[in-house]
Amino acid sequence: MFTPIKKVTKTLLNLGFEEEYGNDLNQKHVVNFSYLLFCATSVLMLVLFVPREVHSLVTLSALGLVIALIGLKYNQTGRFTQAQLIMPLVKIGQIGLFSLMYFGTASHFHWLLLNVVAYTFVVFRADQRIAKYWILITCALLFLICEFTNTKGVYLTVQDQRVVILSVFFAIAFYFTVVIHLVMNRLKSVNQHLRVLAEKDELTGLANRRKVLADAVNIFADSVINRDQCVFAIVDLDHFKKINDTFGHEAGDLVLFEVSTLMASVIRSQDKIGRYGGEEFIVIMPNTTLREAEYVMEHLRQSVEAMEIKTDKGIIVPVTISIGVASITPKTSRYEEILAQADKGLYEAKHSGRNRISIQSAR
Ligand SMILES: Nc1nc2c(ncn2[C@@H]2O[C@H](COP(=O)(O)OP(=O)(O)OP(=O)(O)O)[C@@H](O)[C@H]2O)c(=O)[nH]1
Repeated sequence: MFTPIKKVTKTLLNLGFEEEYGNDLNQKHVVNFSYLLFCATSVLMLVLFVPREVHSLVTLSALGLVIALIGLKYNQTGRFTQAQLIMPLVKIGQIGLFSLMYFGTASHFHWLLLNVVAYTFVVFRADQRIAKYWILITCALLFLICEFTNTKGVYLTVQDQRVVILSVFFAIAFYFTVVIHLVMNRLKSVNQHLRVLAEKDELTGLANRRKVLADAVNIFADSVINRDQCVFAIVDLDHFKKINDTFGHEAGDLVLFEVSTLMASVIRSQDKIGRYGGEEFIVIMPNTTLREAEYVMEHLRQSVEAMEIKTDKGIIVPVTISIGVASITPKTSRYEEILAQADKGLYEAKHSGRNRISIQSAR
């Protein structure tokens, strides 16, 4: 039921921003949200006071709406600092004016200054300390003035004042809920992003050594518990030093990237692949017999051999791989033992001429 509302809110909050992970994104969302709310409350005031023909309030509300739209535009066109600053300054002026002159301090309209305080804490960075303190001090002074003076509302009846108190209460609760939600969501997505970065190999886009070894531990443990077959393979590019030396390091990087992309597309969806180091990769095949693994690896070997990787000078780099394959046995107690077996297979594949597969465990 809430999905469409969530979607619209997300679109509105992200207006003008691409998916990015800059430090300011959370602040930008809060500024965007604050301006959207400012627009909504200005429209509400217009709806309330146009029929009552309170011309000065209508003018102020219309002015508020224009400023809110300008702020929104600033935020979305990259003039973030201006957008950041305009909001609290205008809000302080508006709350002071409405509270002291129009609604009367008994309406407790000035409690809305809490929104400005929350905004200031979330939106201003450490290097904007001075602006932040000035805004906080002004809010505190204005709040105290409103608390300790007793101005009468010009345009509100006692009944109206009660409505204002209730609206202020809900506005503050709503504002805090959304801002906390935005901050928490942001933390969650930044954490997720950092986790992806921490598990990814930058050059190839595959899982890095840490991640693929973590996968190896988990798949090995599951296979032992469920008495399933499981196969590990170590894949190594042949004569890669020669590729670097002949075509240059950049071409070497390109080969690593292209071969990695191809390998990720050739292995089955249940298999895991990661860069073990340099030009060496691990493939983990859960619920797989040695025969099935041999078939998948042979397909991989042939696919790499058939590749036509072109350098930026248009030269085709010939690439082949050697693969060591080993399977879990009833005697295997640690995943490192299968890796060592696969490594032994790789050694044999290299020494018997490269561009081949060597199977280590009995079938
Ligand atoms: N371009 C590039 N080269 C790398 C990278 N990581 C490791 N290398 C190079 O990979 C080469 C590996 O060389 P060797 O271990 O001698 O292996 P090889 O030349 O492939 O020989 P065999 O494995 O025996 O077929 C080294 O020259 C490394 O500098 C990388 O990220 N980019």
